[in-house]
Amino acid sequence: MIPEPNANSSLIVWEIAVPAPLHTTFEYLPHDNIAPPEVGARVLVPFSGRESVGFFIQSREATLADPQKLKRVIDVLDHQSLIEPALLTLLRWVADYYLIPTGDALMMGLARNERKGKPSWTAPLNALKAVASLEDARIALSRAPQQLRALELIGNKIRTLKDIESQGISKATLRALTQTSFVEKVVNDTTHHTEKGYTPPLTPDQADITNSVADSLSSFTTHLIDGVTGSGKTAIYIECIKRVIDTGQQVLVLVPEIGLTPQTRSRFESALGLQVPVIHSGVSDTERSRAWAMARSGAAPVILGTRSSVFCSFKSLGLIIVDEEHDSSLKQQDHPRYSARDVAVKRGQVCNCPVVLGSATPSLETLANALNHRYHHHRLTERAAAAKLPDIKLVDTRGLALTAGLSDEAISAIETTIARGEQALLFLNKRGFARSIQCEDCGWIAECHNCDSIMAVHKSPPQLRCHHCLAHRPTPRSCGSCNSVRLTSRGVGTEQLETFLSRKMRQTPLFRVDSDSVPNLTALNALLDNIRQTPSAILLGTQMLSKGHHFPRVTCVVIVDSDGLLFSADFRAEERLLQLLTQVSGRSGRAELPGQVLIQTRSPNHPLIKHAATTPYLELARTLLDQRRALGLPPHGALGVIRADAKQERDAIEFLNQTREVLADDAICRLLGPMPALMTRRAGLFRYHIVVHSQSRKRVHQTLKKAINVGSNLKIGRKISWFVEIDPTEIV
Ligand SMILES: Nc1ncnc2c1ncn2[C@@H]1O[C@H](COP(=O)(O)OP(=O)(O)OP(=O)(O)O)[C@@H](O)[C@H]1O
Ligand SMILES: [Zn+2]
Repeated sequence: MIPEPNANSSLIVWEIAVPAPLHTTFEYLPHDNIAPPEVGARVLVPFSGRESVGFFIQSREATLADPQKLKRVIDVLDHQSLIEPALLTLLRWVADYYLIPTGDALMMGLARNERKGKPSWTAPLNALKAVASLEDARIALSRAPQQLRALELIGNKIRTLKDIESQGISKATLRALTQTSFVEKVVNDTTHHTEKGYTPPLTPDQADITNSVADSLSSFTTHLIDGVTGSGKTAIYIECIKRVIDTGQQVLVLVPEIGLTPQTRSRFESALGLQVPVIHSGVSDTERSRAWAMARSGAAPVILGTRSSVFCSFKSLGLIIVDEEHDSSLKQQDHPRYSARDVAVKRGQVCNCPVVLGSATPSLETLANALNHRYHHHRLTERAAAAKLPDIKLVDTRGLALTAGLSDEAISAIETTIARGEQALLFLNKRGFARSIQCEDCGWIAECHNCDSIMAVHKSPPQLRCHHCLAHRPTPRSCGSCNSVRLTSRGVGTEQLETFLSRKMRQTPLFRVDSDSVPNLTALNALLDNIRQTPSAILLGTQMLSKGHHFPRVTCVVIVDSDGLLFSADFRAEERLLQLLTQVSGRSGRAELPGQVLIQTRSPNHPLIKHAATTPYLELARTLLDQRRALGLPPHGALGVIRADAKQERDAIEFLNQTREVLADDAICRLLGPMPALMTRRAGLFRYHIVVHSQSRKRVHQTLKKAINVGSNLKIGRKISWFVEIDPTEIV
């Protein structure tokens, strides 16, 4: 929001975007005697008492009244922008649409080391190549037999230093050899190829979809592959990727969770015979920078990553695939807030390439676009090859005595599955031993001191833990209110279920997969490998286990507590429940063996739970879409949120009241609030918001933009933490 250039001024300044929580760019005096770099190039500037990396936007006349106060650009880090023009356009759109300061948005287009001002990753010269004839070398190196041996080993190939060393040549010999004119240090790029495995031929339906995507290459078209679980969407992605890389272009594949990258990567690498670099938070900085550089140079035909890789640089992007497009993890819930799926579609438009969105349970937003023909809607209603969709049954647990949350019917189904030598998967979305601890005499429940929430009971280590903040404390021996020692734990968590099953079915291997038992990706990988190698086992876990995984030997799925998923104030709660039930059920019977699913519930008459077993997802989703239309809620209307978090409750309310006073509230754009968020106090902060609702997204956007201007000028805004968000996925 730089003012119009001042006509009287002739002082030339550089407009620089600096990553800072200020929605403006800044003016600096040009760097000494240097021509302006390309738009988007990195510069080093003094900012807030330190040196900061910023981005050159343009050179123009100064607007400030007092040019004496201007500081000078310290250094120009690159003359050519590291961010290619199409990505720059995308990032500027992201800054504008998601109301993110330009500097913060542009930062997302750089690898992590580049953000710190470091040079881009360059491939290490890790191999040697002979550049003269061996005959000449034999004469010159007659007194250095080891160097000569190394040269013979190299022959007319490129051999890595490591490889030559493994043949008994010392580092010192290699160092001496590289000083001669007989060899040259080069980059070894033979690691780009991997062994190709067998891929089954596509079914006619899969082939049709692939052809439709392939027909749209080099143009912006969005395809929804709406295929039931196990219908072979991945096989379609692979075939589409092959077609694109055959034309010399690159493909970006997004998955919602880190945990899905190893499985997808190995399937891609084996099918394509190519190394597929991955980008996600679990990858080391160097590996990430390498992947980024390979994408930017065009050396990597395919990049696989989680949401932030939607901003990866590409030399020639020809296709974007978003798998599990409905997944809420594709939405970044912290600053800078954006939906990687929506950005992916925009990127397809900017780069003029097709975008494929795949899911067995498409989001209502995507479905609405498919139903009104903005997206191509491809459907796969059956599983690939011999697999059939599982039989789903509701188990009404009202009045039943449950053991560790399991009905007798569920226990018997698990036992039968194990007796058949297959795997049973139990889904329970609650970590720890129990949901809460309560006093039997006065009803006291242990609560978190920082949040409006109850503490979960954990056994290893024994403590109470809040799942909303990092708080934990020793499990009390007596009631916090009346001192009674009659304390009971309520509600079952994965630890309790694990304890029960490991006692009841001693001989059966049991794998628990949740964020307590699996601290990182390496541990998850090891566990998933173990699961694949154990023909008969019980798998027990949270969403970490259920999302997108392919376990061919799972033939029985038990959803232990579907009621725990039911009650939420968020307007997307029903959509999420339906997606979760369908996705978790979809882990059963994915190969030749037939599968079954038991959904335990105390609400068998709830419309979604009742129909989840018998009605296809699309039909239920259409009903939800009708309800949204009736309420004018997304995808039929637009929402925004102005949120304030403060240590003092009154400060959050006051900030929102003052903001609201200035914003227009009319029949077209309604403002609701200030009102408390559902969990009003979280991690020690009081959270309040104003919800902005309109049938016009433009109006919501304008209102939020104005809220930023208003909020930035409020004194109280400096005391608290606040933000605006367009298209929020959670308003609770
Ligand atoms: N044309 C085919 N012929 C034989 N087997 C196939 C074919 N296509 C896919 N499959 C197999 O079907 C199984 C399920 O495929 P895949 O994992 O791709 O499904 P999906 O649609 O991605 O499932 P989900 O949405 O549940 O993740 C895999 O084992 C895969 O190898
Ligand atoms: Zn807490």
